[in-house]
Amino acid sequence: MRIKDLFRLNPGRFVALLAARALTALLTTWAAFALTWEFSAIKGRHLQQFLLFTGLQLLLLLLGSLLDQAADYFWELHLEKYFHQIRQEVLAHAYAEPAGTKENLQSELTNDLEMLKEQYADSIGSIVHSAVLLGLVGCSLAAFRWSLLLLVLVVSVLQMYLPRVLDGPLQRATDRISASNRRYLQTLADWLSGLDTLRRYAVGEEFLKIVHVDARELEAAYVKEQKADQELDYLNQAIYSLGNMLIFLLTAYLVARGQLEFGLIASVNDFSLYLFGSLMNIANYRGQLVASRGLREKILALRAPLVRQEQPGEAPAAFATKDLRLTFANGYEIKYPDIKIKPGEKVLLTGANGSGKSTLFKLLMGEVVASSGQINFFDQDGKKITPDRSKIGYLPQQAILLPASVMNNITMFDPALASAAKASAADVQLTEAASGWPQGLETPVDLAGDNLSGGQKQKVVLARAEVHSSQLLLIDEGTSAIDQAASQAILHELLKSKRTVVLIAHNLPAKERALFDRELALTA
Ligand SMILES: Nc1ncnc2c1ncn2[C@@H]1O[C@H](COP(=O)(O)OP(=O)(O)OP(=O)(O)O)[C@@H](O)[C@H]1O
Repeated sequence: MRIKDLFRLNPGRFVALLAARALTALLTTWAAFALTWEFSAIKGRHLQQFLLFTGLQLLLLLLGSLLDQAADYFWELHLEKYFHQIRQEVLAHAYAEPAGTKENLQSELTNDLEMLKEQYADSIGSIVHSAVLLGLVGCSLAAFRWSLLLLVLVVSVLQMYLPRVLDGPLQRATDRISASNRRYLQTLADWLSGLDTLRRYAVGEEFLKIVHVDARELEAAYVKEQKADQELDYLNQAIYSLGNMLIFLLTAYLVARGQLEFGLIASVNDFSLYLFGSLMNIANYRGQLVASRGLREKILALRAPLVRQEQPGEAPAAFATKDLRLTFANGYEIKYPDIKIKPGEKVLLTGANGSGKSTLFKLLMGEVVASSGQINFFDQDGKKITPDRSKIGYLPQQAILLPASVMNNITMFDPALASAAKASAADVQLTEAASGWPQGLETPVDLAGDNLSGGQKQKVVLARAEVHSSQLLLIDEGTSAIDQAASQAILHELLKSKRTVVLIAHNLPAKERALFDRELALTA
């Protein structure tokens, strides 16, 4: 987020909005002036003048608040249009990034933008308002008496900086709350996840005892923070009262000596309040602008346009690995035997839990990069090729469906594949289930409501792979949730095609194992 982007979005509106903020500052200053005229009119016993100035003051105040409301509305409109643009750019970036992590994207698109709005965007208008108000009030006071401006400035600076001596203890008290809160929530989350087990073994007392300790710590942290908060409030109030009294005394003295208009006694309080308020706001909002820098840079990087790399290369039909090793960040290492899968071969990949079967597929898909060794891909004729990995049919352990119709989940939104999708649905034994759904294959997949069973989801993903006719299919436990009869029929269908199929499965019955050309067992 940058000011120049906010300007470019609609220069006229942006300038008009900032001008409106400046104008409200001018109206506020005039309204404070009106008070001087009102009091001077009363002193001179000019009732008509008094009423006129009071009416004028009311009008200025009403106009100011009306302008403020309108500016708030159009500022929101301006920002929402800008955020819409950012969201689209962040999503386009995420889509084009080949292996970027997407876990935080939702938060970046919602919470982070909301934080940016509060910390950065809203601060811009407020800074303009406060700066103009500061300038106007400063000039007005200087025009009355330099000594008055000087005193108001000194008092304002004292009001701003003296309470900072308590900043440290207050910050520490707040940090303590946040740490205790985190601990308490973590303890609750850890224990509540096992609530059923606790009930089963009737150990409620232990649970309450442990949670009680963290809750007491949180309670103490809140009380301590309240004490620091009160001390700060008291100091603030004392400095504020003392400062105002000094300003009032100086004004009264100058009025008594005939150097200031009588009515100023009434407005000077407003002026000093505005000056102090503006100085305070500028410091606060500036702090927010600075604090949001990291967030702004992060969002900027996420928006940077990326061109989706169309993978050069051809559809692989076979592969071979050599000296393949992978070391994870935690030091755990998987060392693979050299594997050679020929075009059209049907291979059952087995091995104990953790032997690296799923990871082998991720290496083949480029989702994980090997620490050493090679993977070579070949076409149907056994010729070495540069692979286009998007042409590999990969079915991970968890069937990934989108919140669209079952049909679209199979065709992946290509209407030309609709009739092939129906045939594939039959091959994966989905037709019978689909006939019971309200709209057949056009029934929407309800991700939250889970309207498809685990096995049905796997069938949809299998049909998707079949329709998109990849020459190489990597299936990671793709039939684990499907009943035995259907799974047998699907495997038959799958294995009679010309494609190369590598399927990870545990405990496959001997009859189904026999359908494969060979079994490749990995050892941990
Ligand atoms: N990101 C990671 N960081 C550290 N270790 C990992 C990571 N991913 C996988 N592993 C480890 O690598 C090993 C192989 O995991 P993988 O999921 O490939 O096994 P698998 O053979 O598919 O097992 P299963 O049959 O249980 O699905 C496991 O010991 C696992 O703990």
